Amino acid sequence: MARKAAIIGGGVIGGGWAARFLLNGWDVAVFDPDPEAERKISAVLSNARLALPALSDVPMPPEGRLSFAGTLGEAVEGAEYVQESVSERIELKHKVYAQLQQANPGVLIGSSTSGFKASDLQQGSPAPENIIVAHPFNPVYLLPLSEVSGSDRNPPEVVEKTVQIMKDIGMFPLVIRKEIDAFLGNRFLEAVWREALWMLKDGVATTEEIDEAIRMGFGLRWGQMGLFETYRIAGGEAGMRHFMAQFGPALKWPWTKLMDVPEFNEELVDLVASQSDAQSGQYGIRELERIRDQNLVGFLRALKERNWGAGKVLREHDERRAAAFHAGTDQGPKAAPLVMAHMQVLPGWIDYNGHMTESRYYFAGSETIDAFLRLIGAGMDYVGAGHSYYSAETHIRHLSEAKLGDRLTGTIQILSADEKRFRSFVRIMKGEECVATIEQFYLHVDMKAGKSVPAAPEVYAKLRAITDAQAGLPLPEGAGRAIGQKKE
Ligand SMILES: NC(=O)C1=CN([C@@H]2O[C@H](COP(=O)(O)OP(=O)(O)OC[C@H]3O[C@@H](n4cnc5c(N)ncnc54)[C@H](O)[C@@H]3O)[C@@H](O)[C@H]2O)C=CC1
Ligand SMILES: C[N+](C)(C)CC(=O)CC(=O)[O-]
Repeated sequence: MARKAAIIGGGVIGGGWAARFLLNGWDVAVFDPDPEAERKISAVLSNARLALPALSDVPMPPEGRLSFAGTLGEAVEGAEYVQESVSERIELKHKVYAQLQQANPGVLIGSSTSGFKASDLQQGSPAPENIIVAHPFNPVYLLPLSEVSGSDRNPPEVVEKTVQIMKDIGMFPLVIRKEIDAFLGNRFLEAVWREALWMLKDGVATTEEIDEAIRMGFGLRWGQMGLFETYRIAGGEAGMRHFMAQFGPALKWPWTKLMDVPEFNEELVDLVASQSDAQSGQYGIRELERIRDQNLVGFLRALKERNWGAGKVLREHDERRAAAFHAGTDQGPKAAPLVMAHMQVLPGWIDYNGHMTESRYYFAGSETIDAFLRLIGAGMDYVGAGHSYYSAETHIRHLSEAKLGDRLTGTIQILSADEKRFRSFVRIMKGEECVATIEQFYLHVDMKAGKSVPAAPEVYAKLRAITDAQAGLPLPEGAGRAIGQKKE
């Protein structure tokens, strides 16, 4: 049965949480008295469906069930976790917690608050230990950070449970060591925001120029290395010490107006809003969200390729889900093609013809073979010890189309094998339909010597057992075929 989360407050952030939980397979009940909440959440969800699956290289679980509750009590009934995302007013948050804890006394409540400390949120609660901060960043369905911040009234199990739930939905929970207003991320953002407002008010720069200063330069750096690693490199070969020696004195120079806040009045709001309209008013908000999401997906995928920063979080989430996905699959030797891989056609796999691009058929074949090699004991540990299987020849037949979102299965039949070689026949299936076949010839290689050698006996024994079990299967239609063009 799917796990259930209650999302209380379905605005910008509640909508993002709802999308993240749903797309990670949780059922979600939303409570928000705003009659527009359902429409707004479905708009966020449509954008999230285009973006989040594009980060995953394993099939997404079946989407959870979304419901809109008529009361707060109905939303929290049977929920394992509540993410509170109501407006940033402490008295409203207190009122909501009182109702939630009355309806479901033991439930764990994570708050999206941008700045209230857990001890502020817990005031007046009969069960303060179950209220904790889980502060996300917009868009919640793409950015992994969730700042988890408790008070001394939260036992370690509550912090640990919150951390685990965040991981389960693919987030990066960062536990904050000490209670502090606005946690880590918003302290930085507030500093940058104040400086920007000053520069605008003083006529130093426009909203557009300030954004260019960020996105053409240090904003790009921060997304992949943060502040300290970036500055370490800026110190040259001598690293951080040299950087500090060179730029330390700037702390005493008039480089910041941080302690001084521009007066918040109508004039300031008009200045910012009118320049922002001139800069970006040609786009609707949902359109801007889609542009932002596509940029983030590209950026996050680049990080994922390098297993770096937020990309490492994505990979780890894939690994956990792949393990759950494959658990229980029967992969013992039998007289049938073995089901080795499950995939879903992602947005980045689609070409200009509107269907799965040809290189992804090869990829689907590789995923199937890699899973098979792991099964026979020739996975990454084996490669690390200096041996591997190399593909020597490949023949792909494209039999049918795969479209965005299609779920594909890769099966393998071993046509022949000996100590040094095997010939495999992979079928990429869309349900009962075969969309492609990939026939390959593999050589077992000593990677250091750079030549073909017999496989380790335990690896070959597993390969042999599967080959023998499948020996009675008919030769697949298309096996051994060359490319043929009929004469006109
Ligand atoms: N907007 C942002 O960039 C971020 C906001 N946050 C935090 O997330 C929380 C929500 O902020 P947003 O989504 O931006 O605000 P929002 O104004 O978009 O949404 C707040 C929602 O709460 C609903 N609401 C009001 N009273 C309610 C009640 N009694 N029960 C249920 N729902 C109720 C409103 O109808 C509204 O839909 C705040 O605590 C905010 O500090 C956190 C990270 C980023
Ligand atoms: C502006 N803000 C304080 C609501 C920002 C956040 O809390 C995090 C974010 O997404 O920028």
